[in-house]
Amino acid sequence: MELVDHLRDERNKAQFDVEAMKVVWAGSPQELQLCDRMANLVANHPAFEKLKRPMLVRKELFKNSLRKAAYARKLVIDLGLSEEEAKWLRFYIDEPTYPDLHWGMFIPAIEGQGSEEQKEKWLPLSRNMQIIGCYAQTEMGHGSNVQGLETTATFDAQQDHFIIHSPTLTSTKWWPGGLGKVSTHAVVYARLIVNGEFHGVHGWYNYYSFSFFLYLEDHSPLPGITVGDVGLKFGNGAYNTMDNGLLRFHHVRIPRNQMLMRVSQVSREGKYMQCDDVPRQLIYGTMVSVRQTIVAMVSRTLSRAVCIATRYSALRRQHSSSSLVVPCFLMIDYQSQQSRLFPLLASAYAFKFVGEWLKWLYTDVKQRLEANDFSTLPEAHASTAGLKSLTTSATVDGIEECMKLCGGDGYLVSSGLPELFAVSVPACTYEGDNTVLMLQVARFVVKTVSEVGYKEPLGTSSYIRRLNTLLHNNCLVQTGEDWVKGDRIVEAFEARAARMAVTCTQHLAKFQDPEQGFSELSADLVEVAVAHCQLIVVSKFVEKLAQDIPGKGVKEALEVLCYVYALFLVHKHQGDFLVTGYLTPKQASLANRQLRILYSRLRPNAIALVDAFNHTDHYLSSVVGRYDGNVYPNLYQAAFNDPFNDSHVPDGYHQYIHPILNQTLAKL
Ligand SMILES: CCCCCCCC/C=C\CCCCCCCC(=O)SCCNC(=O)CCNC(=O)[C@H](O)C(C)(C)COP(=O)(O)OP(=O)(O)OC[C@H]1O[C@@H](n2cnc3c(N)ncnc32)[C@H](O)[C@@H]1OP(=O)(O)O
Ligand SMILES: Cc1cc2nc3c(=O)[nH]c(=O)nc-3n(C[C@H](O)[C@H](O)[C@H](O)COP(=O)(O)OP(=O)(O)OC[C@H]3O[C@@H](n4cnc5c(N)ncnc54)[C@H](O)[C@@H]3O)c2cc1C
Repeated sequence: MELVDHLRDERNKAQFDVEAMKVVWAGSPQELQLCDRMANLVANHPAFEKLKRPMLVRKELFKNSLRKAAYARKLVIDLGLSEEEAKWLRFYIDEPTYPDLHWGMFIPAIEGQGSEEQKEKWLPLSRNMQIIGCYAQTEMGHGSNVQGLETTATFDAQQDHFIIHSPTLTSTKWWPGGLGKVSTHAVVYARLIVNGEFHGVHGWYNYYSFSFFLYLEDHSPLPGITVGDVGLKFGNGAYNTMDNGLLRFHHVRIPRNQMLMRVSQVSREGKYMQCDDVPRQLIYGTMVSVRQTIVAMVSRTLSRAVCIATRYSALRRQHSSSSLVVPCFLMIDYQSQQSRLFPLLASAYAFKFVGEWLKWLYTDVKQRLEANDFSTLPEAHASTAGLKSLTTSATVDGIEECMKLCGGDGYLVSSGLPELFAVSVPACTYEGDNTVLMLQVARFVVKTVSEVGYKEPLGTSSYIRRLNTLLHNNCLVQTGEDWVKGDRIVEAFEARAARMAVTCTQHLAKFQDPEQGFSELSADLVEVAVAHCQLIVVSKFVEKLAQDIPGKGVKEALEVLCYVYALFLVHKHQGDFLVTGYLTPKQASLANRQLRILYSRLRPNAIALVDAFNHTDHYLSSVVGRYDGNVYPNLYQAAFNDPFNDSHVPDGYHQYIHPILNQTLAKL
C-alpha cells in the first residue's frame, strides 16, 4: 500500500536543507548516526512497545519496566554497545527505571567522592552491574536543606565501624529512585559523628540488602533496615516505572572504609581529617553532574512536545472568522497559535545549544577537579543549577502549552502529551527544587557584583566587568530591523541582568543581617537569577550562529529561531527592560512588531524544523504527531484500541444504570 504523506505540502515549503539541520541538532554527523541507530533499534524491537503503558496497574507496569531494562542490558552485552550507545538506548526506551540512578548518580558519586582504592574496588562491580546502586540523600523532612539531614553515621573506634542510624521518623530516606525495590546498594548521605563531635554531612557507600547478587532469590533487607516504595505518583504510567523508595536504619554497622573518603577521612584511631586541598562542596558534585545531564537532555523533551503540536497544527483546519461554515484556516496559520508555538520551537533549539555549551563547561571542570583545581567550581555550580532550573520549568510549561495547542485531542493519552507532562514535571523538583536553585544563582550573581573592583568576574558573569557601560548606556534600537542583530540583543540582556543585579545588591546592603535580607528579597533575587540565566541561553545561541554552519539555508533558519527566542523573552519580560530604564516603550513595541515579522518568516520552515529533530514515531508515541500526518483514521482506531471499548456494556451498567432507566432505584 502506498504511504500518503499528509504533510508533504508543508515539507515542500522548507527553505533549508533538513538533513544538514539534523546534523546541527544532533551535534555532529557521528552523534546523528548514533542516535538514529539507537532510536531505530528501540523502535523496531517489540520488547520496547510502550503504548499500553498508561493502562497498566502499578505492579504490571513495574514488572514491564524491569523486563525492558533487562532486555536493554542484554542488547548492550550482545551487541557490545559502548557506554555512550547504552545511554542513548536507555533514553529512547523512554521509561524512567533504576539504571538511570545506577549509571546517572550511584556511579558518578563513587567516581567523584571515592578514594582511588575505593574506586578500584567498587567501580568494576558497578559497571558490570554485579551490584545495583542508588543515591540516598533526601529525607522525609529534608530535601532542599541538605545540611539539615538527620541520619547519623557514628564512628565506633573499638570495632572500626560506622553505625548508621535514623534517629527520627523525619530522618527516613525518602524519594531515592531505584531504592524501593531494586537496588542492592546505595550511597547514603548522613551526619558524621566522631568522638561525640559532629562533622557535617558526608557520603557512605552502603549495602542494605541481602541480595548482593541479583540472582539470589531472597531480596529481603539486612537486619536493622526497613525499605519500601514511597507509593503511587502523579500520572498513570509516567514516573511510576521507578521505585522511588524509603529507607530506615536501626543502628546498622558498616566497616569504616565504606565512608567515601576523597573529601575527608576518619582514621583507624578515630581522627577526622578534611583533605586540605579539596573543598567540602565536592560532596555536592554528583548533583552538579546530573544537573548538567538534565540540561543536555531537556531540549529533547521539549522538542518532542513541540514536534507533536506543530505537526497537528499544520494539519487541523478551523473556520476563518469571515466564514463560520467553510473550514479553511490551518491552526498553524493563526497568529495567536504561532505566538504560543513558535517561541517553544525556538526554545527547544536554544536549550539544545546551551546544553552543548554546558557539557563543554562541565567536561572542563571535571578535568580540573581531577587535577585538584577547584577554581571554576562556583561557576559550574551556578550555571548547572540555574540552567537546570530555567530549562526544566520552561519545558514543563511548554509541554502543557503544547497540550492546549492541540485542543481536546492534546488531552487524550494517545496524543503522547499527558504522559510526557507527567513524567517531566518532577524535573522541576528533583535534583534541586527550581526556586531553591535560582536562589543559589542569585547568591553567586550578588557575590560577583559585590566583589567588583577587587575580583575579576569570569565566564558567564564576565559582563559584570562592564558594569559602568551597562548601567548607563541605554538601548540604541530605532527600527524593528535593529532588533535582529546578535550583539545588540546580547547587550540588551546583559544590561537588564546587570541592572537588576545591582539594584538587588543595593537593597541587600541595607539589611544588617545579610541572611534576613536574602530571605526578605528572595522573590526579587529569583528574578535576578532568571535574567542572568536567560542571558546565558541567548548569548550561547548567538555564539553558535557565529560558527561555521554548513547546509543550504540552515544558518538563516537558525537566525530566525534565535531572534524569536530572544525577542519573545524581551516581550514577555518587557516590565524588567522598562523598569530598569534600558528600553523605552517605543523600543519594546518595536521588538514585539519585529517578533510578528519573524513568526511569518519561520512559518514555512515550521514542519521541516521539527522533522530535523529526527524523532521516530515510536519515541513520539503520539497519534496526532505522526510523521505521515495521517491523524484522523488513527485517532479513530486508537479509541477502539482502548480496552474500555472491548464491550458496549461496561461493568456496573446492569447494576447502576438499569435501575435508573427502569426507575427501580429503591431496590439498590
Ligand atoms: C523537563 C524534563 C527533563 C527531562 C530530563 C531527563 C534527563 C534524565 C537525566 C537524569 C535522570 C535524573 C533522575 C532524577 C534524579 C533525582 C535525584 C535527586 O533528586 S538527588 C537529590 C537532589 N537534592 C538536591 O538537589 C538538594 C538541593 N539542595 C542543595 O543542593 C543544597 O542544600 C543547597 C545548595 C540548596 C544549599 O547548600 P548549603 O546548605 O551548603 O548552603 P549554601 O550556603 O547555600 O552553600 C554553601 C556553599 O556551597 C556552594 N554550593 C552549593 N551547592 C553546590 C554544588 N552543588 N556544587 C558546588 N558548590 C555548591 C554554594 O555556592 C556556597 O558557596 P559559597 O560559600 O557562597 O562560596
Ligand atoms: C521523582 C523524584 C525523584 C527523586 N529522586 C531522588 C533521588 O534519587 N535521590 C534523592 O536523594 N532524592 C530524590 N528526590 C528528592 C528531591 O531531590 C527533592 O524532592 C528535592 O530536592 C526537593 O526537596 P523537597 O521535596 O524536600 O522540597 P522542599 O525543600 O520541602 O520544598 C518545598 C517548597 O519549599 C520551597 N523552599 C524550600 N526551601 C527553600 C528555601 N531555602 N528558600 C525558598 N524556598 C524554599 C521550594 O521552592 C518548594 O516550593 C526525588 C524527588 C522526586 C519528585
